[in-house]
Amino acid sequence: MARLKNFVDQDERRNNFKKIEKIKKEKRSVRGRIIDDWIIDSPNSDLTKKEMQEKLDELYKKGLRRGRVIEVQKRNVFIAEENEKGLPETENLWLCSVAKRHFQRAHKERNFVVVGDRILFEPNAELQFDSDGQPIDTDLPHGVVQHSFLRTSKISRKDPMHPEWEHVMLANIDLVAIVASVLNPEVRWGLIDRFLVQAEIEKIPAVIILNKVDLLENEKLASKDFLETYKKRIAIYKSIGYEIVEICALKPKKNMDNVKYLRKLFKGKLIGFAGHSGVGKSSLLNLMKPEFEQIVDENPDIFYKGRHTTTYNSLLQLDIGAYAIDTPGIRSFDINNYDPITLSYCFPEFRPFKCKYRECAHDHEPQCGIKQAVADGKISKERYRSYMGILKGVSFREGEGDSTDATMIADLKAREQKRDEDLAKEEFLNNEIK
Ligand SMILES: Nc1nc2c(ncn2[C@@H]2O[C@H](COP(=O)(O)OP(=O)(O)OP(=O)(O)O)[C@@H](O)[C@H]2O)c(=O)[nH]1
Ligand SMILES: [Zn+2]
Repeated sequence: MARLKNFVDQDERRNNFKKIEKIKKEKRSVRGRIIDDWIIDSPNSDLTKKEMQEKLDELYKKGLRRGRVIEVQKRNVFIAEENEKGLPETENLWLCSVAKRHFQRAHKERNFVVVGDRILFEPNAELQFDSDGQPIDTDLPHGVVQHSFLRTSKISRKDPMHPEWEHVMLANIDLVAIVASVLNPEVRWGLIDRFLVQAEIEKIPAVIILNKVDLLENEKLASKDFLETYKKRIAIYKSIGYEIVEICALKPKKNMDNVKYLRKLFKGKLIGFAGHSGVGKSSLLNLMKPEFEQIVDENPDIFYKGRHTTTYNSLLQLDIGAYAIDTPGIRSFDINNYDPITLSYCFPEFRPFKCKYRECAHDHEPQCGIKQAVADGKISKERYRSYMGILKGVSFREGEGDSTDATMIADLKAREQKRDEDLAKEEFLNNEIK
């Protein structure tokens, strides 16, 4: 089983959780204080807090400035300079390249910088070139990204091209908005579960936003059976304690209460928007900032095939005193490898139940409290199946069902090769810094 590949020992894992908790308490990302005492690429990470501060002061003296990555286009990194409060000033933009020494991928991560990252950049006057070697036609001042601060949170997957690497999609977020559409494309609970696991690992609060509820009124699209299963699913997530907001981004006046609720929930936070392609993430963002001009298809095609309109992740400042990272819809999601203990921890409804064996994977083991709870109807079969699917390395693919049955697992290897070819073409990979 692939699941134990990256096995992290218990103490290390516990320490990691503690460390993240501590950082989060002390240093909130957007609104809060500035996390000046950590630099991930510091040559000597054993420095004390005081030594680190001295090092930083030295860098500031050299002319380095603090910024927030708002967009990465191939080799070009767009930075919003941070003000004294640590907030990105989206009117104060810089176009930067990344210092060459970071190209060696020391961190087993696809990118050195991702949208949401807090960095130190060095202003310089050199002209920037795009990936085709053309000079960039821009009035923005230029600089070079030299250092990156430790992230307070992240949402990541396995890099589709290099599964042994991590692909961080969202950094330093305070809330993850998992956006799905009820129909066209149909809600994929398996993908929602994968994002929820990521949110639980990082202890980031999550909200599930179900868009396009207008389509539920269309009898041709939403059969009685469909509606029944849909309502049952919502009840499951609500009983676990997850927040679900149903919305129709196209007719906001019809569901103003929910729009207002989201505006209130988002206020003062950096929100990462995650979800399948074509579910209405950009439309939803338009509701937060009407004058914001993300390109959205003007004629809603209810037979939407998932054409991408958002090409790059980008950090936006919203009217409501919040920031959002809009991501291009993802077409596949291979979750990082987690051992059974970590993974079960990410299913909060599993936590009250005890198994005979401490290292129980809740698979074939005898006297398993989780399997008993499923049999007793205390844990939903659907969520348990999702857990097993993730544990066994079943990935989410666009156009496939949520099933985790044997055929799907057996089929996995053959599809992996094709997937890599498909994904090579995916716009999302454009973010890669070569
Ligand atoms: N029927 C219906 N269509 C909607 C709704 N919200 C958005 N759409 C349509 O769904 C399509 C996709 O919307 P986008 O906002 O571009 O979706 P996205 O998630 O940003 O898409 P990507 O950029 O591909 O990730 C567009 O044609 C929208 O008009 C809704 O509430 N109801
Ligand atoms: Zn068990």
